[in-house]
Amino acid sequence: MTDKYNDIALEFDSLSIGYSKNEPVATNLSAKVSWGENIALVGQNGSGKSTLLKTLSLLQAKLHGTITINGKNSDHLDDKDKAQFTGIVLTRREVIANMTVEDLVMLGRYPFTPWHGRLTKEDLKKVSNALEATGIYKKRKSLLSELSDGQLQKAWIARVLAQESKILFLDEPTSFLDQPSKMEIFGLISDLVRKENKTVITATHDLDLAIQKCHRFWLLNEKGELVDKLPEELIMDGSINDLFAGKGFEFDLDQGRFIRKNKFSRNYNIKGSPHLVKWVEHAFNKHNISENIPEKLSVTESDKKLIFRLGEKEFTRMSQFLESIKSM
Ligand SMILES: Nc1ncnc2c1ncn2[C@@H]1O[C@H](COP(=O)(O)OP(=O)(O)OP(=O)(O)O)[C@@H](O)[C@H]1O
Repeated sequence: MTDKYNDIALEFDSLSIGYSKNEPVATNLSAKVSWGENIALVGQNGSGKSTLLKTLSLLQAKLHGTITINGKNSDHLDDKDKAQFTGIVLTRREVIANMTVEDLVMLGRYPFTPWHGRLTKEDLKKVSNALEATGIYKKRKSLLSELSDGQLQKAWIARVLAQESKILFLDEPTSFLDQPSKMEIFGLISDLVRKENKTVITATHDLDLAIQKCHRFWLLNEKGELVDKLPEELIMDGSINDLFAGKGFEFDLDQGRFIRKNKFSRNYNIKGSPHLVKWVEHAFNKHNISENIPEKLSVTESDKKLIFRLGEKEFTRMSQFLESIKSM
């Protein structure tokens, strides 16, 4: 099975997932994914994303149904096939005492080493390639306990890259990261898909980034169904909003991102260029300022400085402008 590629990387049919003593988390799930596809697995907290990833990566036993990986029933895969085809990065990233980044990434090669467990030159090359690809080569000698959350995340991704698994399952790889690091991780995933034809399935709550980067969404909805659609289809049919049902967010079709629903959104009579007015209104709405302001309001930009006018008064800081309006 190792060298031949089926068209379909992964397929599952009538799959039930869960923990044996309890009610199944979800039943009757079916979908398929080709090589080189980038899937976002989305759904509310507790909908079963982690359970599905662990089941598809064969880390956890399925309750019912079939999983087919590269054309072969998962029940008939040996451990080497499993390591070659599936690699998972879990949400709870362990910090193993006294382990360096390089040690962790080397673990990715162990399914393929002979009985004596020594890594060959080729294995070491794969380890350094994985460290380079994730941008943490310089940190290879650092202890895991010395890394930032983003670096630790990259170290775990490097471990599955060194394993050279063809299908990667990433469980919330961007949780705890700042916005630039989130974008970097999603960029890295896109590169792996585009340049190496890997199939990546990412459970995520970062919907804006997933909409930008992922080819398809698998949405685990509140009925326990798996909806398999393009993100654009979910946006256009309105079902993307179901993800935030009752949580005060909605997808803004003009801005192409999720925004907090603002029941009290008002338009003020402010003169100025649209982008300046937009941010002044943003602050006014947040501070719940009444739109009935007796004075003329304007915001202008001159010599890269902003000038806020309230009747005859001028301010260079929006905070002073806001305070003055609040005190009227
Ligand atoms: N080890 C476990 N034993 C029993 N039940 C579990 C276990 N892990 C998770 N569950 C239950 O399975 C259900 C699905 O959990 P899961 O972690 O898969 O959801 P999730 O969509 O990944 O959630 P989140 O977005 O909050 O990470 C939940 O009801 C959870 O309580």
